Amino acid sequence: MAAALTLEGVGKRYGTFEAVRDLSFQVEKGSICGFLGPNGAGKTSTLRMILGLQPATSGRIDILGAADGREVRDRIGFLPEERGLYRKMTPVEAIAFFGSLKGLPAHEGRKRAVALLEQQGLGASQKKKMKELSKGMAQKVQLLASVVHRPEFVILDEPFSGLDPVNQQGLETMIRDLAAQGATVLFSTHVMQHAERLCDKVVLLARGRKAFEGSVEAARATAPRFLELDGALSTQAVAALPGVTGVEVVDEAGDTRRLKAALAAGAGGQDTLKAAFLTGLDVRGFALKEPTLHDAFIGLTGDHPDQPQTSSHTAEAAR
Ligand SMILES: Nc1ncnc2c1ncn2[C@@H]1O[C@H](COP(=O)(O)OP(=O)(O)OP(=O)(O)O)[C@@H](O)[C@H]1O
Repeated sequence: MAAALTLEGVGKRYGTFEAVRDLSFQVEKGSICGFLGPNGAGKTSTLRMILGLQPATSGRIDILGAADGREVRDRIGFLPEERGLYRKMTPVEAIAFFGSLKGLPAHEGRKRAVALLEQQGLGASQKKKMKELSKGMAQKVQLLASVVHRPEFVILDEPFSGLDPVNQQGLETMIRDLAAQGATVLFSTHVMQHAERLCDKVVLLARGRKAFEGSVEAARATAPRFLELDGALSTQAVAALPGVTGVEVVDEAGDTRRLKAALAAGAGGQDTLKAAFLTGLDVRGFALKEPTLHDAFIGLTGDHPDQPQTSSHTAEAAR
């Protein structure tokens, strides 16, 4: 499939600090790509370079055939991380205004705005002022404003942040619908579950560097399966079982614990369980679990996706 976006060896420096290093990846036309990493990993810097809002220090970017995102800005929709539409406008006015910035005639913008709001269950709010809407509603309106001109490429910076689970689900549906209509979608997030459900491809970023690029399935396959064991168990005893490469305490209540035992590549868990029973360990419950994208992220980067990466942290790691 042809690429709608290609990055080759892209880097970004702020003074002496390297926020993005030697980053290369592709997003195929019509696909949904998740750009994943903790706060401070370099996601926003990269998205801004793709859009041409700030120059790359090194490397090459090709978006929809252009070397500078500004040349194809009318074919791109962008939801920035900083939200806030004109508070005194109604949703229809705000959406139509953003459409007009992309060359959409006012009457067409208003017509599309009304249809989009109705589709998204916001029909009843179309005459309210933006400042009277809930945060979730306002965020939905902002997303609609970024796609009212029917862009070929949609870039969303942390679109799920600040939304409750119902609105997060609504947003997932909107993203799927955009891709079903032929748009290419690239969104950043530090919440792995959204990416897990939505993405054809994920690009994992840690400390400005790519840690992984590929399908969710391929990312998961890099992490071990694990056994969850419940009982009065010591981590040392479980760590000594055959096939176990690491043990983590998931939960603890009195003398009972839930332990997560990572299994060696190819280990099915049966031998581990058998040994646990034979050695008389107090196993009261067990389950064999497949790794999640979250597990894969930790394994691939050694970082936690919810742990922010600050410049000083990154500078320390680089020393
Ligand atoms: N204009 C700037 N000047 C100096 N440092 C910057 C600038 N913009 C970003 N940084 C630093 O670059 C690093 C990457 O920031 P960036 O915003 O790209 O990360 P991010 O992954 O998008 O995180 P978040 O989700 O918190 O926005 C951070 O350490 C940040 O402090």
